[in-house]
Amino acid sequence: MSTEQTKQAEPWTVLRLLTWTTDFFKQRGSDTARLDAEVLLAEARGCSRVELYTAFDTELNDEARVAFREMVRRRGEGTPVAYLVGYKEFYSLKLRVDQRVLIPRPETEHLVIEALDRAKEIPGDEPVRIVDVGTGSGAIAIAIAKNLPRAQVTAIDQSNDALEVARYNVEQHELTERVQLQQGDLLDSVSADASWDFICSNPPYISQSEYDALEPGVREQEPQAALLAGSAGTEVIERLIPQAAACLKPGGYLIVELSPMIADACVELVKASGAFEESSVGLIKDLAGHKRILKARK
Ligand SMILES: C[S@@+](CC[C@H](N)C(=O)[O-])C[C@H]1O[C@@H](n2cnc3c(N)ncnc32)[C@H](O)[C@@H]1O
Repeated sequence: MSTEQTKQAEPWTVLRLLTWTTDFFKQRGSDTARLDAEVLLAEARGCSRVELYTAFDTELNDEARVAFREMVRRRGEGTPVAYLVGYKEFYSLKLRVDQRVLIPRPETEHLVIEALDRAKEIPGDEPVRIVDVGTGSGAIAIAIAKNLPRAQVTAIDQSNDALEVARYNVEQHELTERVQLQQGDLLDSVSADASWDFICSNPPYISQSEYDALEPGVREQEPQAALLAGSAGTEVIERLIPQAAACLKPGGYLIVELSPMIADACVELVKASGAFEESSVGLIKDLAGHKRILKARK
């Protein structure tokens, strides 16, 4: 028997599949090839990633092998792993995701941390009234509501498709009493009555040139309306600032995710609005050291 024939006769065990798939994803340019292979194989087998390590010599049944092969093919063509398995972890919460919503990013957890920290400044046990503008999968609204029992969150998106995904996630996390979903353009549908404690948002903030240069896995798979703000990148945040100023209570916070490219320009926009305490306007860096979150107190 030739070496090639011997190889083909070898059973497709978990370890062999992981090794082969990791190499395949590396050749396709994935920086997370081994992780991708493990997540997809665990999904196909209906087990956890850790369980793969005690099953290296196990062969897959036909159903799992077919499911795995299909996911590997689509991953090889650029579909993100989160869309293939249908969920993403955010702030230790499992959220359903599909092509209707942006896949929540770890950087956005800094926004949640900041909101939860600032909420500690509010005394008493009155509800803390929060808007999440551009909720997508519901990631920010759900993470805040789960970790702040007195939060009452209004989560807005202009996309009804995104709101359907958010609704599923809100129900899964049993938050229908405290997270209201509503369709709207930024804060147009929210009463501008200075009654809100927090306006939180991870809005579209990518400029056209940055968008054109995005890796295909993001540009071709994730919703354009979630990412692209306009030619400068500041367009959506610029509209949001005066609306937030009208909605927030005195002492309330605007907390917005942005890109390092537009961070300083957005600080200037907030200051120029004259609606926020100048000394409160600041930027928080993400783990990579990039200016990522803008905060301002009214
Ligand atoms: C960057 S995604 C953020 C999704 C989610 N909040 C997160 O952090 O993962 C931006 C979201 O804002 C929504 N969006 C874009 N423009 C909007 C607008 N003018 N009014 C309301 N929502 C908008 C998009 O549909 C998208 O779901």
